[in-house]
Amino acid sequence: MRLMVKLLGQHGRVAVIGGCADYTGAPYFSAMASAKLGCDMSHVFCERSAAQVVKTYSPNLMVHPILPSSDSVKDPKSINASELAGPIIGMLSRLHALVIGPGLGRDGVTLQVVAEVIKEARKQSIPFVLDADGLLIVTQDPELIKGYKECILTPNVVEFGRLAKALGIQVSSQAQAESKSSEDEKISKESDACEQLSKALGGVTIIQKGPHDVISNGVTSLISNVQGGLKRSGGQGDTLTGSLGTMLAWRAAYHDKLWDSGEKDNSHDAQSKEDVQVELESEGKRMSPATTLLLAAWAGSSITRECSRRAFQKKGRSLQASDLTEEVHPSFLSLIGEPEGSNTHL
Ligand SMILES: NC(=O)C1=CN([C@@H]2O[C@H](COP(=O)(O)OP(=O)(O)OC[C@H]3O[C@@H](n4cnc5c(N)ncnc54)[C@H](O)[C@@H]3O)[C@@H](O)[C@H]2O)[C@@H](O)CC1
Ligand SMILES: Nc1ncnc2c1ncn2[C@@H]1O[C@H](COP(=O)(O)OP(=O)(O)OP(=O)(O)O)[C@@H](O)[C@H]1O
Ligand SMILES: [Mg+2]
Repeated sequence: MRLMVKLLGQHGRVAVIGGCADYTGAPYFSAMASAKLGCDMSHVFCERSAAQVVKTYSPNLMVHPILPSSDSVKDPKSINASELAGPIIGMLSRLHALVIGPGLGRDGVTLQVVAEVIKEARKQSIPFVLDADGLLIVTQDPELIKGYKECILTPNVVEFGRLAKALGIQVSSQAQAESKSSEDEKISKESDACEQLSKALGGVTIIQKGPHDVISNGVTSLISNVQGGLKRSGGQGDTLTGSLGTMLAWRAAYHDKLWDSGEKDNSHDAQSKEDVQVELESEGKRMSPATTLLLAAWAGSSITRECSRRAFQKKGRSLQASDLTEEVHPSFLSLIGEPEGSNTHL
């Protein structure tokens, strides 16, 4: 996205829904990745007890203690979830993308409220990323997202297995595919598994994280295999979700024609693998939402892996999730870069 004189917020307003008494790091890493990649406004909607803590990590984030839990309601067994979701739902129309799940925890009240937020975000066609405990909500009630094309799921190997089981599909995950003979065969099995799960969920986009990331929308599958680092510290998945949040916000700006991309209009909506391939290979024509969603997923995955590689090069086995945060901008510059002739020092 070209940087130009603009209004505050135009280059992306992203909110992370997550953060509870147990986990304050995950929402911070995710929201900072969004901010460092380049969105204008990075919010965190978290549980009351997490809010002051997350605020002390960074004054750049806007942290709202509006996520209810069993501790903040009178009777956790008798709640009106949609009413409790009101303060979050009230902010949705001002946001371009949501990241749901980092450090959300598994409190029953919280999960019910977030399910209501998911329903409303879908109604308003707001794109979202689901990860960690956000995936648990979908595992329990897949109908919430079935057929919603504006979302990306980012399961790790364990979360992928749980989702597949919930959907009643027999798939061999990356771990199971390990036993297969050739590398090509392994990759093809993994793509099949990811494609089947995506299809079972009505075409949502899935990034199955692992030694390489498999990305699928049920029709088209990509492999993201930019080299990563050798350490898997907790919290690296949060750099991925935050990066995806900003990519989704920029994607919305692209489709809203916020800037003149110089491309010709394209009345054909890419559906098939071949359509997507043609759009990716031809320059000068606007891309369809299916193509840009896959591109956003691929970019988020590649940036995260490059962050991990750079951080590992510097820190070795002492690497922590916060080391990836510092690599988001350099990774963006090395993998994508600014458009030629643009003045980035406004
Ligand atoms: N600093 C923080 O605040 C962090 C908070 N986190 C939060 O912690 C909560 C629980 O997340 P968990 O990821 O522990 O989820 P789960 O409690 O579902 O546990 C998944 C388990 O699978 C294991 N696993 C992951 N990848 C694996 C692989 N390739 N092979 C074998 N085992 C694998 C993990 O080590 C973990 O023990 C979430 O809310 C999450 O966002 C984590 O993201 C880690 C960082
Ligand atoms: N074995 C691996 N080699 C290289 N990169 C990997 C490997 N496993 C995961 N990754 C990358 O690390 C990122 C985070 O994936 P990971 O599987 O660690 O997620 P997670 O278990 O959800 O992490 P978190 O601790 O944040 O919850 C992904 O972008 C993925 O590409
Ligand atoms: Mg995770």
